[in-house]
Amino acid sequence: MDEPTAEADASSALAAASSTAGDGGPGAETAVVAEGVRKAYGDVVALDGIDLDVAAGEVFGLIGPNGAGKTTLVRALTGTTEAEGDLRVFGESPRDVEPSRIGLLPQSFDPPARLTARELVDYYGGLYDAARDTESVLDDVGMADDADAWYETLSGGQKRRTCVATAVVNDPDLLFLDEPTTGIDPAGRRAIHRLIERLAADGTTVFLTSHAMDEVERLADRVAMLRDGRVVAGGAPDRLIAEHGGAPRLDAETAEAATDGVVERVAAGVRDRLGDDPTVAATDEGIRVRGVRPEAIGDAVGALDDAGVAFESLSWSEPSLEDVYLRLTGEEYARDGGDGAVESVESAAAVESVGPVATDDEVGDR
Ligand SMILES: Nc1ncnc2c1ncn2[C@@H]1O[C@H](COP(=O)(O)OP(=O)(O)OP(=O)(O)O)[C@@H](O)[C@H]1O
Repeated sequence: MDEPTAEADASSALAAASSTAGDGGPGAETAVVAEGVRKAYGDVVALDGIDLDVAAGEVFGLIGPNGAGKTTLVRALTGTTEAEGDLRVFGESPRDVEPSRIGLLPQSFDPPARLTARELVDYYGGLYDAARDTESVLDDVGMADDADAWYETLSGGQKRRTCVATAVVNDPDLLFLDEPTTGIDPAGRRAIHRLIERLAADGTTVFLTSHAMDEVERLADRVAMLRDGRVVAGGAPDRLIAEHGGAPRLDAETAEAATDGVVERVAAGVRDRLGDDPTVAATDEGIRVRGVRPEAIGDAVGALDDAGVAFESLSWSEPSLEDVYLRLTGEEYARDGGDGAVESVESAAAVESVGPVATDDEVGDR
């Protein structure tokens, strides 16, 4: 019997989880289905066989490095670019869906500059038979006080907030947000997050693309991670973190880069105190000890002290979606604490053979 492929695993993970996400369950409407979606620009393959589905009412996060294909997928799903394969939105081809059901905040959006924020929201609302009240939409994105300024005079973050307002003014059933909080200050980000949570609570399906992993971890019911136009991992953030986030870590920031000798001394001290499980690695900022539970922090610090490491700060953290991202994109590198040999914890090549660390229904390569 053939082994199940990792591709099938990633697809089934996304499919299985969607049936229980949001307002899902048997009979729930599916908002988005993509099967075998492919798109090439000349020799550049932007999408290389995407399979995913999004349940109505779900917040679905799409993550991946620059150039992974996220914007191309959003454009294909909103009918703003053609792609091969099967794409359905509320059961229809993207270009046939009733426009009032869809909200779109593209990655790049240049509305008329000589209109005020209020006039812009009014204008976009006027394109629909029914639209939300302009003032409440401006309030939702934190633009009520700056609503009379011309768009061209707004700051980058204020412009982005205004663009978010134009995307939600028609009270869409399905909202595509391609990097909604880029350039927005922390207060503005919180306002956008609250808006997304409120919309989701009211049943709006949200398809969120973002490089802010904390944002996706907080908001998304499920996540798909793209790399080179393929889904390389998918599932609920908690499960992805449990599978791929690694162990909790203690980071000691040092003034000077840690040498191999220092790392080896710390590793030996950690081994003596805490056994073989924790790993020690040099990082750009200093030294990282992975696998340290809160109650063992004192022992790890003892190992750092004994090795003569003068650290400027210490921080301990649980694994997060950012760790998953860094590991699966091959952007996290570490040194083996045992023999000091430099190795990649999860190199880009390892993503191609993600099978050994994948569960049957969570993750796979494609
Ligand atoms: N109009 C286009 N013409 C040619 N190539 C394109 C075009 N749009 C995208 N590409 C290429 O397709 C690939 C995927 O691009 P895409 O914009 O979808 O990635 P992304 O994941 O959204 O990246 P980012 O995180 O930087 O926004 C990239 O190699 C990009 O250069």
